[in-house]
Amino acid sequence: QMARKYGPVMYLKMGTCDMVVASSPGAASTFLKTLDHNFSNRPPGAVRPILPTDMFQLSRKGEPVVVPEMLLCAMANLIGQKSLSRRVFATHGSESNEFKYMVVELMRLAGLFNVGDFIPSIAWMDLQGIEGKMKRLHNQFDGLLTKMIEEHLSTAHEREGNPDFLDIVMANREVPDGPELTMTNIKALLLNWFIAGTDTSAGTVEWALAEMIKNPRILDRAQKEMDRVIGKNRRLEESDLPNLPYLQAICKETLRLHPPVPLSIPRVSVDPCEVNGYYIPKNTRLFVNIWAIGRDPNVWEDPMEFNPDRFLREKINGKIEPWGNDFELIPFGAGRRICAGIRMGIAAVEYILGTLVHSFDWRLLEGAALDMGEAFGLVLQKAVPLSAVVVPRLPTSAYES
Ligand code: HEM
Repeated sequence: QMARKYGPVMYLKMGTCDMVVASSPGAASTFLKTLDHNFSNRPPGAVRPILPTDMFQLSRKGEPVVVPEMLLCAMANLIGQKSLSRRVFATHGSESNEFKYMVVELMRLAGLFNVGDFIPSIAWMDLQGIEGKMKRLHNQFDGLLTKMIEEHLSTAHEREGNPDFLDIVMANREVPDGPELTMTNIKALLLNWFIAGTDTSAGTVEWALAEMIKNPRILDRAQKEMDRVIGKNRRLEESDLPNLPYLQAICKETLRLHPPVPLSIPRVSVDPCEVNGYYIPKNTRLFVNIWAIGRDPNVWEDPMEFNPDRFLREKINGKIEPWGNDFELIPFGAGRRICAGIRMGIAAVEYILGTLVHSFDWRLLEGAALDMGEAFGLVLQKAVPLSAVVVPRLPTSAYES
């Protein structure tokens, strides 16, 4: 919509901090390539199983699954396993709810329009109370991370020969001629992982499930593909993923239509520069409108339709990949600051979505309607959290841990 109304590049004069919004693949490519260089892919992130046992229990009782709550815990646990060798939350309960509240609240606050950012002379007044809330949240996160790191240090001997991410960071805190990593740096690094990795990946799976419940033929086709490749006697494993092209296409289509970070993370021009004939003054913020690019009718046929087929190899968009090289689809950003967890993000979304769809049939509660509205924030959330009833498709033994 923005691109149609304002053209691919919109410039906003905002006093001390001007903004540019790039809303077409061409503009995004030119801006990001000019501002960033040195693009490289990151090593793959291993995925460990989540346990659908709790969902199995809920299905027995006929109770609905609150999808985002369950997904956020699953993602936090995946990241916990990789970084701290431990699951960090139970599937439900007060600690998990506190974490979810903290992540969602951080995203919500970060996405708000803060008057003080644009009129620095009155920033100290914190008129909307955003800064105060951010500081309180920061203290909560600090307490949680301090506890996690202390527990991790006390069990270091158990991981000898099999270090996790935090072990490796701790062992390399000092670099010759460089500054030592402080505990504050390390807490910030872990916070980055948990914040950047949980809500984004969980949100993608939630949108994908909602689209599949809305389009039962797509759900059915995905299940048929998995039944053919995996069978119905065991759960999906990470090694199955390369053999599931339709599942992969569903994930790409979800990232196109519902990119979790719709306006990417802003850049600032440290010096004035000229890009494609546009003069960009010093201290201008650049936003790339990933959301609009994914719906650009100049790139995508029937852009508002959820149609995973468009990403199948033989189709016109079949070669478009979200790795940051095809600017029609950049849900993970592009360039030097591309998402550091891109491989883990894609693997986790495919793995969790595949597991949920292969293991269960999905339907809404009797009489419930599906709301596909979006909530405003830094991360694109569903306005109404998805709640659904699941019915197991595999033998009982497949749900045991
Ligand atoms: C579907 C899943 C995900 C999506 C769509 C996503 C998207 C993004 C986007 C758009 C950015 C900004 C890129 C830019 O400015 O060009 C970003 C940055 C980042 N992401 Fe992700 N992300 C996902 C999952 C993850 C995961 C699983 C992790 C880590 C465990 C992670 C860690 C990060 C970090 C650390 C950054 C900051 C990178 C930097 O500034 O150098 N993300 N992500």
